[in-house]
Amino acid sequence: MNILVVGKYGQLASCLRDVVKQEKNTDTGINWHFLPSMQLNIAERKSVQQTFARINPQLVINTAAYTQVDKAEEEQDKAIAVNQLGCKYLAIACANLNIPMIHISTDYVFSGDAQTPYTPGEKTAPGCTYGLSKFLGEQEVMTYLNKFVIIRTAWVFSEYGKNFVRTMLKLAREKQQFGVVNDQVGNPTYAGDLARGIYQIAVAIKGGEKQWGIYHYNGASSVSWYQFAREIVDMAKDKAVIPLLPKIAPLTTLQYPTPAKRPAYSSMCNEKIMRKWRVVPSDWKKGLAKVIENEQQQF
Ligand SMILES: NC(=O)C1=CN([C@@H]2O[C@H](COP(=O)(O)OP(=O)(O)OC[C@H]3O[C@@H](n4cnc5c(N)ncnc54)[C@H](OP(=O)(O)O)[C@@H]3O)[C@@H](O)[C@H]2O)C=CC1
Ligand SMILES: Cc1cn([C@H]2C[C@H](O)[C@@H](COP(=O)(O)OP(=O)(O)O[C@H]3O[C@@H](C)C(=O)[C@@H](O)[C@H]3O)O2)c(=O)[nH]c1=O
Repeated sequence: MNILVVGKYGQLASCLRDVVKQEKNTDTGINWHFLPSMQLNIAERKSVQQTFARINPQLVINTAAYTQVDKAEEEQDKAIAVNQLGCKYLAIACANLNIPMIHISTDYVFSGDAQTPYTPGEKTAPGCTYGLSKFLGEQEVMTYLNKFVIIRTAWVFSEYGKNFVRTMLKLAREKQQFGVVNDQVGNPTYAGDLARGIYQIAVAIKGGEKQWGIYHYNGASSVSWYQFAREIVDMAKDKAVIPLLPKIAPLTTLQYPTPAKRPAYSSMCNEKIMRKWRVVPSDWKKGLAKVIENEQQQF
């Protein structure tokens, strides 16, 4: 089976490459094809068509996205081109071959008005351009495909790329004090855990499982961004990854204005993905320890 993974150098795809490497001695009969944006630009229909003709995939995993949440407010066209049109071109190409697609979406498709974890069937109402573009991408996938697994995840961090954990570590090295919002709550997700879940689902699809639909996958427990920042710096100080413990002020969203509106509450329920695909929720504290350990080796 040829599996095409779109977005090779993103943090999630980098973690998926690690999982594939770790499993290289397991005979799954899968040929993995990770393609970077220079080789496959999903915003261009031709690029998608040519790649599909060359690789002849039997499954596509789309990890590519425009992920700059604030910048999307001024670059709406770019966000739409990748997150909506890119999905559309991939979905059409998959439909032509009658193959399934695993697509990654976000908690930012929700308004954030809920008080209990969002289930996959709950009403979406994105409050920012990034969230809207991801919502429209989901719609394209569902319009063109019957065989799809959409995984909404949240607050993804890893050893790779740009993410909140690495931003906090950088801030902690540069500043003795800074503020972080304490009234936006969600569930952090270690990309390594999500990558393992995606790998497991891909192998199950190859084995004939067909549990198509929308799924939620995020950390097992919720925190505010402020609480998450505290966990990060406390662990980093403990492991001597940062020299001093910075003073972090808990802020309200009003005190930390941003171009994009984020959900106040975006915790998502993992029950369906556990039940249907036997994927366990992200243990984000363990994941955080791995990222901090990795930083320890760098410094
Ligand atoms: N990061 C997070 O906190 C969260 C992410 N998600 C979703 O998870 C998925 C993975 O995110 P993550 O790994 O963090 O994202 P990253 O920003 O780390 O990686 C995104 C990747 O997409 C690629 N890409 C962008 N535009 C195109 C294009 N036109 N054609 C092909 N590839 C393109 C980028 O390549 P290049 O750099 O070369 O442009 C990059 O490698 C995304 O769908 C995202 O929306 C969901 C919830 C939280
Ligand atoms: C850097 C920083 C951010 N913040 C706030 C801003 C924002 O409300 C919150 C998170 O900041 P960030 O901009 O780093 O995170 P953000 O880019 O909003 O993260 C999101 O990325 C996309 C791709 C997703 O899909 C989401 O699930 C989510 O992970 O923390 C502070 O309060 N203080 C700070 O110093």
